Amino acid sequence: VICQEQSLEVTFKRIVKANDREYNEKFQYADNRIHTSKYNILTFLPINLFEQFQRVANAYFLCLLILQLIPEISSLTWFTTIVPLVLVITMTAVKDATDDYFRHKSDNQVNNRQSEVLINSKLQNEKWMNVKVGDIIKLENNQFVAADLLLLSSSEPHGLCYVETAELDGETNLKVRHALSVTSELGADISKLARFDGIVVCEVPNNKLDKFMGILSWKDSKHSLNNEKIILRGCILRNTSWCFGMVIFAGPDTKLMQNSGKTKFKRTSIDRLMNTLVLWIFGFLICLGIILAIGNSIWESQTGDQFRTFLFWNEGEKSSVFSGFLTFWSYIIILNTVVPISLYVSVEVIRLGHSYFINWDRKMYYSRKAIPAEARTTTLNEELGQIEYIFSDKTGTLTQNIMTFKRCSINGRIYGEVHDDLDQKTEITQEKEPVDFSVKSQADRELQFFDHNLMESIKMGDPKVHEFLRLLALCHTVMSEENSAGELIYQVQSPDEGALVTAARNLGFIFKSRTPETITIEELGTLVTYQLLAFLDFNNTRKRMSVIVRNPEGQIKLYSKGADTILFEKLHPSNEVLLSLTSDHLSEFAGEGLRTLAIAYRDLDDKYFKEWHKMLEDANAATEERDERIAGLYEEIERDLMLLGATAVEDKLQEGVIETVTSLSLANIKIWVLTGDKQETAINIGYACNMLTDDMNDMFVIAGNNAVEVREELR
Ligand SMILES: Nc1ncnc2c1ncn2[C@@H]1O[C@H](COP(=O)(O)OP(=O)(O)OP(=O)(O)O)[C@@H](O)[C@H]1O
Ligand SMILES: [Mg+2]
Repeated sequence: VICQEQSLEVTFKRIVKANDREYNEKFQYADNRIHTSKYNILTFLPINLFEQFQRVANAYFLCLLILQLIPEISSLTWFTTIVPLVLVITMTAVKDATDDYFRHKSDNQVNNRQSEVLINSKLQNEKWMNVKVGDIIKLENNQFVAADLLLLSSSEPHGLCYVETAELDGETNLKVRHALSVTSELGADISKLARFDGIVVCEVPNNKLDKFMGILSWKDSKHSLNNEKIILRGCILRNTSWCFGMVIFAGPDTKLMQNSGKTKFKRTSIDRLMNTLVLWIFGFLICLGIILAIGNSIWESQTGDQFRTFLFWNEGEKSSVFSGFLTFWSYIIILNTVVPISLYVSVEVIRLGHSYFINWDRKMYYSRKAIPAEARTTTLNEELGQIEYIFSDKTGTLTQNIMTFKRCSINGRIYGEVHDDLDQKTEITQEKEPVDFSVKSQADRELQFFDHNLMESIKMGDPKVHEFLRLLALCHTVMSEENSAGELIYQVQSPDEGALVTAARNLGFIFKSRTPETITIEELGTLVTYQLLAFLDFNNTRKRMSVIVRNPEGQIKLYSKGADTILFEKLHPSNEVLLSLTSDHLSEFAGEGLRTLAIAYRDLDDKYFKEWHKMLEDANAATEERDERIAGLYEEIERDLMLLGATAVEDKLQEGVIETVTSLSLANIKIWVLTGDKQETAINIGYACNMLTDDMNDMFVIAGNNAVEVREELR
């Protein structure tokens, strides 16, 4: 209903008008205040007591206490039970209260952080908690982002800005966000920003960090919004002196908060064992009570009568059955010590002690960064000794995530191998002389390359080699910057791409700069600007990325790089011979554990491209099945490719990985590693780090694309 009123024919649920608090308030969107604390002063006692008595031990003591209060069956005074119980309860309550007090404090600290908000056409300092959906706020370099924002403009050219997302996804490399070109023109002009009255219609709050769909309507035109235009709460602005953004989700609606679910109370297997044992013992106690009560009844009815003259029955206690009933409860109290309820407390104390031993362990101290081991929880530590499986990531965990360009295969010829005088492949040794890139003052000094043939082919002007390097310089997501000394610095989002662009740079194809519409590279000394017509981005199902550019001669080219398994299926049939050569090379590279990518291009004609581009624009503006339609169009243009060759990049193993893996497998721990790499590469890394060994002779590959196929193959 709301959407129709706005005459926006969409199914999205959230409408935000920039700079219009009154309008946005109608929808009662959450504001930017957060609450992570559980209690407040008034409700603390009842809620905390309720929680505490859910614990078996406390509930058990409470039952005993109630029994003690009944004079007919009590054998001890009630305070022998109440004193320890109250002690335990108060101690836990104090601990919970202090924990929560710190949560309150940190909430307050976050809620009271300052940010600059555009209110009444002026930039005003406002607390985070008072920021509302639809507000425009200004961020400065190295500041935390206060809410989920739509990026409007920034200090960098073309409305770019860099963010660090370590708090959200743990990745430390910077990510780039682009503002729409229509909004980036607003710049830092406060009066223009205050007059900005765009309307964003978008999805409802959700916890997907890498997806956003929405539409901005402004000045009678509509612009589609995606994840690229959004900066999330929890990110830090980097390398950007300022930027302006409009709040789309605030406080509990932000993706960061949507992701922090309730922490579950975790139980270890010892806890579970203890619980069953205690239940059995409790059952035993009840049986004991019943037997003794029956005994009492029998004795009372047969012999008890004779003692009545000096052991009077109490008032109301007239039958032997009733006497048995009371005796049952008395015995429950008297024999309560058979239930090892104090075991729970002892185990807690032991765990606390363990956690100190973990913190003090010198063998787990990383001296280079002065980081000791830290037991973050005291409830799970015995579980450490019972680990059966380890799930690990490959890149960055087993390996260093520092990529260096090693080899390439161009047009069926391998470059990067070193041959001795007899033309045999040899190891690269100290005596070998690396290729001298230093003729080019702009080269990256760290990269070494030992094959002089490649430089020769470049100098000879081999067109395929040139095209290959041009592709490496054009088809990527790297950003360039000049530092104060005038050196070219690359900002990379993926280290693989960094390695490839750096290699091209050292070999004379220097990526210089990019704008949303152009890419400028220096080709062997001459500056060439390519028009960027389309950018077909990478994702892990596509496993490839492409750019479509128009070169100064006016030809349109599609340059593509990606996983060989995918790219080889998209080649033009005329590539057959080159394909088989390149596959051999790829297997060779992968056999050495190198990460490989296949490289291909396609010449496009103007008319075909125009038609395709029109369809892409339509798909982009669509609100339904947008992703599917775009994926289909990408599929459509990325075919009939001409193969150029392949690249091989090395990512070394981290220090100590081999020893660690070996000791883990000695302890019979099974290790699972996740990777998107080529299968051969992954297997090779597996051998290199001792995860796979030669005596595992029946290795088998399961290659299914969905649960059913995998189950089928596992049979
Ligand atoms: N920037 C890129 N451009 C083109 N293709 C790429 C790019 N990055 C990766 N690929 C290809 O896509 C495949 C899957 O990559 P993805 O990044 O999803 O793997 P991953 O899970 O990160 O694996 P790993 O942990 O080994 O890096 C890779 O094997 C590679 O062939
Ligand atoms: Mg990757």
